[in-house]
Order: sequence, then structure tokens, then C-alpha cells
Amino acid sequence: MDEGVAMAGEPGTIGPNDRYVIGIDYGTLSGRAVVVRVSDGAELASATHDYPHAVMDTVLASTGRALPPEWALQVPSDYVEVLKTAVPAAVAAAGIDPAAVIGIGTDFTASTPLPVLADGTPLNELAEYADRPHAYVKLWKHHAAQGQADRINRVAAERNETWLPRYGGLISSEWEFAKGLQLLEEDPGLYERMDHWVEAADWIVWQLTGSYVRNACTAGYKGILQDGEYPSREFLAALNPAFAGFADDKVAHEIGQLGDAAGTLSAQAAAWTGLPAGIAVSVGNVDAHVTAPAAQAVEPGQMLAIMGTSTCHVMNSDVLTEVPGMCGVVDGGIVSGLYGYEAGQSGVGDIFAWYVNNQVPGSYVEAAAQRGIGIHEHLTDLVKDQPVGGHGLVALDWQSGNRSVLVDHELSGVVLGTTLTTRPEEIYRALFEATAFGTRTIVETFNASGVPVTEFIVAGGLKRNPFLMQVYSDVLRMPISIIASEQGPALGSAIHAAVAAGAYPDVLTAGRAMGKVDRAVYVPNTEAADAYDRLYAEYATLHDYFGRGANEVMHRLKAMKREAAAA
Ligand SMILES: Nc1ncnc2c1ncn2[C@@H]1O[C@H](COP(=O)(O)OP(=O)(O)O)[C@@H](O)[C@H]1O
Ligand SMILES: O=C(CO)[C@@H](O)[C@@H](O)COP(=O)(O)O
Repeated sequence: MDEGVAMAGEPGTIGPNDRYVIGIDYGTLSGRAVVVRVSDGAELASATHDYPHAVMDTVLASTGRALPPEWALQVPSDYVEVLKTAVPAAVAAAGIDPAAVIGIGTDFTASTPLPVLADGTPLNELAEYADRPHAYVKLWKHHAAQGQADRINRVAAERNETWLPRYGGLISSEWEFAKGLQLLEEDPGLYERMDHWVEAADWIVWQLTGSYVRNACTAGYKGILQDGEYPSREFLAALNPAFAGFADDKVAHEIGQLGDAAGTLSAQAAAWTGLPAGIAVSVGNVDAHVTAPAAQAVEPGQMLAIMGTSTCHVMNSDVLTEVPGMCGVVDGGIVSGLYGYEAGQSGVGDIFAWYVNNQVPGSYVEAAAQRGIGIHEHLTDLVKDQPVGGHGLVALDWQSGNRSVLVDHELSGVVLGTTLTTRPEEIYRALFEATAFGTRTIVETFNASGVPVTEFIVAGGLKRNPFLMQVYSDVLRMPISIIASEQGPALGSAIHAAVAAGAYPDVLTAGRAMGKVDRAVYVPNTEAADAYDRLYAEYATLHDYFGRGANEVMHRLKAMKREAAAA
């Protein structure tokens, strides 16, 4: 377990009248708390707490029993530990008086829902359900509800459901309805017992305030709430008669707008965090969307890519339109007054992690250790000067399925062109390029749909790799701006906390004062961009061949894998 604490470079003088907010980013593997000064967004210190149960994607910890393929679960008490450890550690490292903290804000991965009782107790915490996989949090990358998602999409298309175009024509297996339907169909008793199917983003705010408020962001993007309405009972009954009441009975709840206060810090949460009871707690938010004001990426056409384990692309527009294969468009989904668009790639850093953890020989790991650098840096170094196309490879970035624009998690990865002389660093680079091509596919789809991308801004852990950023600039043929914060989502949460506490009138104003970006840090190299155009053409051919039905081999392989696991 890691409780890393970091001080900001130069926090500046702590003035007696300075006020602070705490932003907490709940990521895939850890929660990070950061202490931020309200007046200028200075980040004084941060602390990270790794979730003790991490991601359960092979075995359920409580029983030791294997989970089926494509599952990914978490334990909700791990999230509360972040409040008890990372928050006090960050405050202590910042050296501020906790009494000077005026608000706290959080963001979460999504869609990451869990089944709870009316008082918020997660079902896995009841002794009788502790051994039931469906009692746990279904992490965003739980991809085992693809069958349910396919049914949702087929029935919605047949019935011409008006909300379907708002999701680019396809609902993802990652979102609330597909996961909820899987729960009903595989564990009906537990479904019956569940009072709320709540996003972890809202559950953690519930733990902080003592009351349940459903945030407008997840409700819109992940919960199919459009123009104030959920999918009808008739539609839900057509999926499964027992599902008719899902929206009304399990999902619908009071909605809170982004930047509003969901409530105030309860006495219990004050004791956990060491912060004053009664300070403002902002409405929950999603890790991607919350980052837009932190990166000053809120104007129409400014696409923000939060590049980490996965990549989320978020962009505002004053136009409401349909972008095929996007995750969704939600009125006020990023900031109020604009239409917020979201698209994404389910695997990016995760693919690089899979590769270095499973495919790179020990000699490379030793060489990296000898050089005193990480394996990512070592592989990057070995291949960064190779001319574009010099490896003779092209890859598809679907090891975690495809979220946009194909919306199909039965798809899987491809590396094409390997020979007996192909080196590990060359495949690593081909995977970098594949993710950049996936992003280009998304950008081109937005451009062709009447919501052009005019600036590309990157936040998230992958901005630390300059070569990767240059690949993106060359592949997109666009300058890349970079958020000037190491903790973009946590800074975004802090910005929302400052607004909820009344320090700023709205998120846009707070973002201008507290957000930070360096413009056009990387610019495209024309020669490289020309060469990447040729590779991208090959990627696009493979993308359509495997992804649009010409060859269903990936679906057949996944089916065989499931059959083998069941046997
Ligand atoms: N130098 C690097 N180059 C490319 N990828 C890296 C590098 N270092 C770490 N990664 C990848 O970054 C991912 C973590 O990104 P990060 O933003 O820190 O996490 P999260 O998405 O959970 O917030 C991991 O999946 C890892 O494979
Ligand atoms: O899907 C979303 C947001 O819509 C993300 O929460 C999800 O991809 C996880 O993001 P990270 O890769 O953990 O930053």
C-alpha cells in the first residue's frame, strides 16, 4: 500500500488570510488528495492512497474464487480509506491550518456503479452478500455486460428511442444500464434487495455529507438522463419485464448541478478527514469532465484528452448534434450553458502497462534498472529516433475493447507486421501509434459531424512522455497544449469545491483564476506527419475490416474464451 505524499515545487508564502480547498481524484487504482489555494489555484501538497483491493479482475478477494472474463470489481470501503489517510496526509504536508479549508470536491472514474441499501450501505458489506460478485462496485472497465449493451442498442434502434442519437447511436457496456441489466439477469435476488444503483462518484459524496445527490454529469453521460427523462418503462420492459422499474426505482434521484454544493461535511467525515465539519462539499463529478476548467479547456472546439489508464476526450460546443460513436452529449455535462461532448478509448496507458508487464523480456527490465530509469522510459528511449514506419508494424488499440467510435468491447488487439527481427521497443512504439490513430479517428469523426476540434489539450499521467506527445502531435497534425498541473482532475475537483463554497460565482470564472495550461508545447513535424498519414491509412483499413463486420473473428474468439472459462 502506498501513501505517497508530495510537496508542490514552490507553494509560495502561506498567508494568514489564505483560504484552501481540497480536491480528491478517485482513479482506477488510487485516490489522490490535493490542497489548493483558492485565490490562484496553487497546489500546495498532495497525497495518494492506493486501494488495498486494487481492481479485482481475476479473483473475488472475499472468496478467492475466479471471476469470469471481462469482469472488473472494486471494494467501496477502499474509497473511504482515501478520506481517512490521503486527506489528512496532504493537509499535514501542506502545512496549513485545517480551519482555513473552506470546501472539498471529488471526482471519480465512471461509469462505476454499486448496489446499495436506502441508507447507502453497499451490499457487499452485508455478510450474506459478501461472497456475491454482483454485490461489489462494477468498475468502469468491467466489460462483461456487452450482451446486455447489444440488446439495449438493438431494442432502442428498433423502437427509434429519441435518446439513442445523443449517445452516438450506441450505449456502451461500460454504462449504468447495461451493468444494471447484467446484475438483474445474473443475480435477481440481489437486484431485488438493492435500493439504489448509485455511481461511486455520488456514493463518496454521500459518505462526506450524509445525503445522496446524483450528479448531472454521470446521470447524463452514463445514466441516459436526457431532457429530464430516463428511458421509458416500456423500453425497459422490452429488454426484460423485470427491468421495467429500473430507472424509476433504482436509478432516479435528486440531481445536483456541477459546481453546486451537494451538502456540507458531516461530523463523521470531519473526524475521518480532520477538516472542519460544515464546510461545502461539491456535487460529484467524473474525472475527465472535472478536468476541463483545470486545463482552461472549456471554450467550444477545445478538445481535452485526459490520457492515463484510458483516454477520455471531452469538448464543449454551442451546437447540439450527433457524433457517431461518441459516448454522449449532455447539456451542461461539463459546464453549464454549453453542450458537453464525450468520447473515449478504453485502453491507452493500460495497453502500455499490459505490454511492459507481459511481453517485455527480463533483460530489458534489468537494463532499465541499471540505467536507473523506468521500463517505459527505457523502451521509449530505444525507439524514439527510429524513422516513422521503420518498424514495419501497425497495431489496433483494442486490448480493452473499443469505446469510440465503434462502441464494442468484444473487439481485441492486433499487432501486424512482426518478423523474426522485430524488437520489443518497436511493438511498444506501434502501440503508442495505435492509440494516437484511435484518437485521430475520434477527432476526424467530430470534425465531420459539425463540431470541429480547434485545439487539442492533454491532461493525465501520459503527458509525462514527450515522445508520446510528439507522436500525437504528428499523427493529428495539430499542436498539443498541456495542462500545467500534475493533478488535473484533483485540481478540477478543487475548482468545483471553491465554487460550491461561494468563493467564485461559477466554474468558468474559477477555472480562469485557478486553471493552468501551457499552449502548443508540441507542434507537428510535417515530414513525420506525412509518413504517419500512410500508416494511418493502414490502421483505418484494419479498423473497418475487424471493427465493422467484414471479419467477426474477434467476436468468435471472445465467445470461445467464454465457453472455455465456463467449461
Ligand atoms: N513513461 C510512460 N510512457 C507511457 N506510458 C506510461 C509511462 N509511465 C506510465 N505509463 C502508463 O500510464 C498509466 C497511468 O497513468 P495515470 O494517469 O498515472 O493513471 P490513471 O489513469 O489511473 O489516473 C499506466 O497505465 C502506465 O502504463
Ligand atoms: O470513462 C471515464 C469517464 O467517462 C473514465 O472515468 C474512465 O475512462 C477511467 O479513467 P482513467 O483512465 O482511470 O483516468
